[in-house]
Amino acid sequence: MDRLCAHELYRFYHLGDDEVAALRGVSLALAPGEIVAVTGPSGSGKSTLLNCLTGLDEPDAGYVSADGTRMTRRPEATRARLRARAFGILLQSGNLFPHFTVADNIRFQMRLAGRPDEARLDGLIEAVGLSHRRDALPAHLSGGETARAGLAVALALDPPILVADEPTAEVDKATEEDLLALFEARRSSDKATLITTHSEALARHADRIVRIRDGRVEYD
Ligand SMILES: Nc1ncnc2c1ncn2[C@@H]1O[C@H](COP(=O)(O)OP(=O)(O)OP(=O)(O)O)[C@@H](O)[C@H]1O
Repeated sequence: MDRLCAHELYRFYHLGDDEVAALRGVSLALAPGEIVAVTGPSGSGKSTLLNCLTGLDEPDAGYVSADGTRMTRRPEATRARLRARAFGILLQSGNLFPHFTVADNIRFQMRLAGRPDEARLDGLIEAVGLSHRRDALPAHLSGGETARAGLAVALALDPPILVADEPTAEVDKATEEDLLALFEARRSSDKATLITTHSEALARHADRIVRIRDGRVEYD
């Protein structure tokens, strides 16, 4: 069974009389253990796709299922529950509470789920290269550090599906290698990973690259 399955997703935005077709029939599937990179020019629909995949937004047509359970056209509370169970999410808008330190942001995710795990927390902070910034507040982090802290939060509960928007933007090559190792480690436990990226190195590491253009998947 696929970890994540999207079937013929359509999403339209309306601005006055204008209609923007942000997604025009996008289908994709992520198998257990798979790493998939989504690439595409600015405005091609990547963020809209991630919002629909994670149930933060509802597609106008098509459906998404996560771990065999349909998420689309469910009440918001049901979607939120399914999302919390199946996904770790890092979007451009970020996922850090400003009044919590890096460590407390991760700890909070774990406690919310009733799964505190200080050893995992320490390991995650080290893996994203933020040991020296664990007690920093988000406002005091650089762009790259913010993305890495956000990634640690998204991975706090070792989610079946990780969805991350540009997780390695603003990080140096060595750090990108460390983050790649984190994604690689998910393969062995059959966890699926979907990332949008402009990084060639990261895309090369993926099992598949899904190219989006004008709201459609572009096939070679
Ligand atoms: N809330 C919205 N209202 C109206 N139009 C929107 C909205 N969000 C996105 N769009 C439009 O939908 C299209 C797809 O946008 P989207 O943000 O999904 O692209 P993207 O590939 O993520 O871009 P980027 O790489 O710049 O973040 C664009 O034409 C965008 O202008």
